[in-house]
Amino acid sequence: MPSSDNNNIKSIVEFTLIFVRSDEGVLLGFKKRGFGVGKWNGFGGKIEKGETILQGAMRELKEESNLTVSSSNMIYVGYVRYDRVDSPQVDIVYIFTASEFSDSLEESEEMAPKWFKISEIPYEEMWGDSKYWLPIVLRKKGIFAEFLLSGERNMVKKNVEERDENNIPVYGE
Ligand SMILES: Nc1[nH]c(=O)nc2c1ncn2[C@H]1C[C@H](O)[C@@H](COP(=O)(O)OP(=O)(O)OP(=O)(O)O)O1
Repeated sequence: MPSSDNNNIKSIVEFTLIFVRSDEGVLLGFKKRGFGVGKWNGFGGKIEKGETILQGAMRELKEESNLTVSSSNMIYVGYVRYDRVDSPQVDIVYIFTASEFSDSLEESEEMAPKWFKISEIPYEEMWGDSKYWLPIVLRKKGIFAEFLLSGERNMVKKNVEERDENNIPVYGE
């Protein structure tokens, strides 16, 4: 039956996020402007109209770090869902890793890149949720995580699931 309860109508915004690995550790970028300014994170952004999730992830990495990863070297590991008590917007962030890449690392207008040893990842200077799920990704496991946020900072609820490679979550399934 049609419902007049509009509280459950959500608008979904899809993002990508990639963690590039090498012998040096993991590549993070210091966000210089916009959403998440002043925080370290992987590279990524909104998926644009007309592009696939994979294309969006590759484009954002190129724009923000100048690195190129071929599509066959992009490893999809799962997604994180952010719901908010005070907004109908739900963010889906598709997470990738890659350890084969080409081109030289360059600072962009948006991100200042830096390699971190795994033991020296600055979780306290990242989004508050990263410490719950990024270690799983860096152990080469699949990830499904969901967070209920209040405002930009407060975490009301969390659910973090490590997944096997044969059980990587796909949004919408
Ligand atoms: N709570 C959170 N924890 C986390 O680890 N990553 C988050 C996060 N919330 C957002 N992200 C990621 C997703 C995405 O990679 C990035 C935000 O992307 P941006 O807003 O910078 O997108 P765009 O580069 O498309 O921005 P504009 O071009 O300025 O619209 O931060």
